Amino acid sequence: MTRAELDKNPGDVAAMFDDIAARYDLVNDVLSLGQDRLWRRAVVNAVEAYSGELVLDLAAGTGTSSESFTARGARVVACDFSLGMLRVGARRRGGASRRGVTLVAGDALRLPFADETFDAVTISFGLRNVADTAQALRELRRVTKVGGRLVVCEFSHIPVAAVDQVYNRYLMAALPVIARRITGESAAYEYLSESIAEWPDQAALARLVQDAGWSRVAWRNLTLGVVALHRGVRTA
Ligand SMILES: C[S@@+](CC[C@H](N)C(=O)[O-])C[C@H]1O[C@@H](n2cnc3c(N)ncnc32)[C@H](O)[C@@H]1O
Repeated sequence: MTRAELDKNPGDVAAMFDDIAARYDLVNDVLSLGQDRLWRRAVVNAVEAYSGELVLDLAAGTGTSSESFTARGARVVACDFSLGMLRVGARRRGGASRRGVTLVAGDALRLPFADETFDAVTISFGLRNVADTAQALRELRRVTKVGGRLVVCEFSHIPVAAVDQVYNRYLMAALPVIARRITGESAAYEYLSESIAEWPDQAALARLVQDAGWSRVAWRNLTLGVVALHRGVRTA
């Protein structure tokens, strides 16, 4: 089992997700106590993709985060650099391009798309795993049409210190143990806990989004701040 470190070496990150791909979605459901479904619904509402629009779901993994964008008739490109995650997604759907979702292999730091391709771009639980956050945000902006939207869904920090401490104890002590019970290994989930702990808080991430050229940047907390949704618009 490959475990990524906090330098987010791309080879290690991709190999780690290749290794956990088969059980990724099940483990998510269990570890988040089903909250992941609420978070995904919030992302879909924030992206507000309509019929005829083209959405990029970056770091889409198995494509679970991508499907709901098609409900109102948008088409989705689900892009990820873990071929293992993409393969699981393709197997589940019976092909790499099904029901409005097309799975594409690509690196967030050098997206394989032309400038101003997408009406909206989104990334769920992916930005934290990318080696260069600022470069990924700039690439997302490059491939977005002027007037297009960005939605980032990522683990964050609970603003109430006492509650955050309890949550951090769950992350560091309980989460890897539960993951080991389900999957038989815990290294990838130790990385998950550590990467969440060292991830910037809501305000700091908003600054990074702004510095990458996005306008009208705002965020809102989900589940007390366990997760935050950051939004931005490309205005020029
Ligand atoms: C925690 S999963 C999230 C998957 C999906 N978005 C979801 O919400 O379930 C993180 C994903 O980010 C992908 N990833 C990390 N760095 C990447 C990069 N530089 N380019 C493309 N994908 C990347 C990993 O391969 C992995 O599938």
